[in-house]
Amino acid sequence: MATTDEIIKRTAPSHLIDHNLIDREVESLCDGMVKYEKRPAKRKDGSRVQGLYNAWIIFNNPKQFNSYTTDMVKATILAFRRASVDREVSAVVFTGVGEKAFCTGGNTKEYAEYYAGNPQEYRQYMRLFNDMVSAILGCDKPVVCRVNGMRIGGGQEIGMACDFSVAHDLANFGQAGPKHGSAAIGGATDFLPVMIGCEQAMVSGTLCEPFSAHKAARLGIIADVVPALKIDGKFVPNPTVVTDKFIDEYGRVIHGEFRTGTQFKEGLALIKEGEIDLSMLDQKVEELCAKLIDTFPECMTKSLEELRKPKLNAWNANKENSRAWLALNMMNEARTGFRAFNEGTKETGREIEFVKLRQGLAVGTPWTEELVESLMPGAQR
Ligand SMILES: CC(C)(COP(=O)(O)OP(=O)(O)OC[C@H]1O[C@@H](n2cnc3c(N)ncnc32)[C@H](O)[C@@H]1OP(=O)(O)O)[C@@H](O)C(=O)NCCC(=O)NCCSC(=O)C1=CCCCC1=O
Repeated sequence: MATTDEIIKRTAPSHLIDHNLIDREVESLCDGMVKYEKRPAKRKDGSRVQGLYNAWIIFNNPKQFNSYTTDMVKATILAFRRASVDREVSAVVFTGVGEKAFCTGGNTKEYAEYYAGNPQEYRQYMRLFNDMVSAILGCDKPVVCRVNGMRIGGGQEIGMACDFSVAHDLANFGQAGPKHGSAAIGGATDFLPVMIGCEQAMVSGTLCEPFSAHKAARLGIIADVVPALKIDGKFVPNPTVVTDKFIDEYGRVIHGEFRTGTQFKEGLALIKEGEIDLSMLDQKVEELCAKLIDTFPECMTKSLEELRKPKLNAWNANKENSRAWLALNMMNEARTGFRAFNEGTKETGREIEFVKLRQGLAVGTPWTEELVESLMPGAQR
């Protein structure tokens, strides 16, 4: 009887049709700010698998916490499409350069300097953003978010669109929209309720308070969490987070909550002293990819398609309305909030004085250029 290798050699077509949309390198579309790498797939024992790969899609804008510009969004759509149709690719790993941030969402500089006050342009942008989320949810391969740091705003939204998330425990998670002039309707309001339930979704989607990777694991937003801080050569859990106790004296769950006061400050100081090492994160990601490769490929894809449905159905029901609302919102609240973040500093603050705005609106004050200027951080009030 012929071996499988001999049969493959004899029966595989000599010419393969390319199903890619365009014949361009992903990097060339965005000045290298999204990288696309095919890394050899590995078995569970760590040995390399001949002819099979994992596609790594890597945001490369670390100075701006891997926020995505319009060009990066375009490149990301094509990167996911490329990975989806590549026969040699088994899984996709979506991550960012460095250890500070996976992604903190849309690029606030571009929002403030180009899209603010320009709803028709933002509507075009939102076509691309929506297509990026849909490209993740429609990828024929399992998508693993390697959370190499903060996952905030749109970063959290594209992260939650992925099938699995594995994070290092110095990463924070959360939304930013209502503090910066947006609503978290680029996926969060669709995904959060089905992932963590309506009440916790409400807390995250409205209050914009960052939470730890340990809490993200407890809530069920991520599949796994690993340490990244090394003190004297030994891995230790994030010292700014409670990881050694499950309940407080009143029986409330505190595991994963941030420490407070002096303990928090001491934790920060320890992080500064230590060394950040993402090897455990990489090991976890490789382990997961190795488990995924040990399955029937079409059964895997069908399982993904079915298990994505709760997220996908909510996303598809809302995404076009969300796009239209976000575009028009660029005329007032987004225009104000993103400019405030972009023009503010650590000294002046990067948010507007919300109570002042609410007081104005409560007596019917219209949105004028003058009102917007008066709300900028540091403006005379
Ligand atoms: C909370 C933060 C993520 C982190 O705060 P902190 O640790 O204090 O760091 P910073 O000093 O703020 O940031 C370091 C430098 O990175 C720049 N940065 C950070 N995030 C962005 C970004 N998203 N775009 C551009 N640049 C960014 C920051 O300016 C600093 O650079 P500098 O040169 O000034 O030193 C905090 O950074 C933060 O809140 N960031 C913004 C988060 C945000 O608002 N994201 C956009 C949300 S909205 C969104 O993503 C959407 C997606 C699709 C649908 C519609 C929509 O709104």
